[in-house]
Amino acid sequence: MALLTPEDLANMTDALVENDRLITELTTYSLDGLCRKIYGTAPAKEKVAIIPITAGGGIIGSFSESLLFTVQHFGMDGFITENTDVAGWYEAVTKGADIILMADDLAYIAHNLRNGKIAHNQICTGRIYAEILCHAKGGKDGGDDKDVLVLGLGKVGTPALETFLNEKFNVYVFDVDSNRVNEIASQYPVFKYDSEKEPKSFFKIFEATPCPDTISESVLKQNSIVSTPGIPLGISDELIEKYNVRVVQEPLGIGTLSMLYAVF
Ligand SMILES: NC(=O)C1=CN([C@@H]2O[C@H](COP(=O)(O)OP(=O)(O)OC[C@H]3O[C@@H](n4cnc5c(N)ncnc54)[C@H](O)[C@@H]3O)[C@@H](O)[C@H]2O)C=CC1
Ligand SMILES: N[C@@H](CCCCNC(=O)[C@H]1CCC=N1)C(=O)O
Ligand SMILES: [Mg+2]
Repeated sequence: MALLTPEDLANMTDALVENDRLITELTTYSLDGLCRKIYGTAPAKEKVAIIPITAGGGIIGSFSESLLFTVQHFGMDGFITENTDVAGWYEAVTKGADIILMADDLAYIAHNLRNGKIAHNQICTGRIYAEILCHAKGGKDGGDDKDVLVLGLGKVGTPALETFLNEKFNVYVFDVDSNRVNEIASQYPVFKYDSEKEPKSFFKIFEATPCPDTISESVLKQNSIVSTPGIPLGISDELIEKYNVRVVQEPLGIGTLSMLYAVF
């Protein structure tokens, strides 16, 4: 899994606030309100413990602090354990944590110790970034509002395409790994997007790849909306400017809030 760097997290607090404003403009729901709607849950004064984990690549600078900011920004009670790993787990539980947030290099999870619910960052990230697009108000020409392009069919992109299908969208998919495209197309009722065979532009585009410039001019319309957890950003500033593209992208907080609502 692509690991965040402290640089990716440098402006996370501003990005979370700015993206929340954009999400509200596009969907009429705040991020918090949208999470309540899609999960049907609400916080109830849960105490959230964030446990730094030293496994694998070890602690990532600002990672725990970014989670704490997210928890507190949305009105919840949170703390980062002084100890790491198992000692941190013991500290979290003895200090009365209701929900634990922790990540190694393979999984970032939220676990609710009271109701047993557990959530995975890749699944919850794919879902919330897809739901933001699903709830975004249609383009001027309305019509193609139910079409969506999904770029990147990995651990985040796949839960996203499942969300779009559940919300009755016409899902067009692309991935540089053609074996993956064929695998997905054999499993889900999706259209394989082929810019050579059948060029098509989209009002709504979802991207979850670790590459820049995955969104080409040929798929864009005026005022397209790009919803992407992908890092680095998959669309150039030039194309954003030229097509007045609205971009929802944030490195960690949006996915984290989705995880918390999944375990309330
Ligand atoms: N912002 C956030 O909250 C989060 C961001 N991420 C980021 O999302 C991205 C995707 O994560 P995962 O799904 O776990 O990765 P993954 O490796 O499971 O999937 C990535 C997919 O993108 C495809 N791909 C690579 N280059 C491509 C290109 N040029 N065009 C189309 N497809 C291409 C790969 O073939 C692969 O199928 C990563 O950059 C990761 O860091 C992941 C979790 C949370
Ligand atoms: N063990 C480290 C955290 C490692 C997180 C690695 N996973 C990612 O970077 C994923 C999560 C969202 C996007 N990428 C610590 O506790 O500081
Ligand atoms: Mg995020």
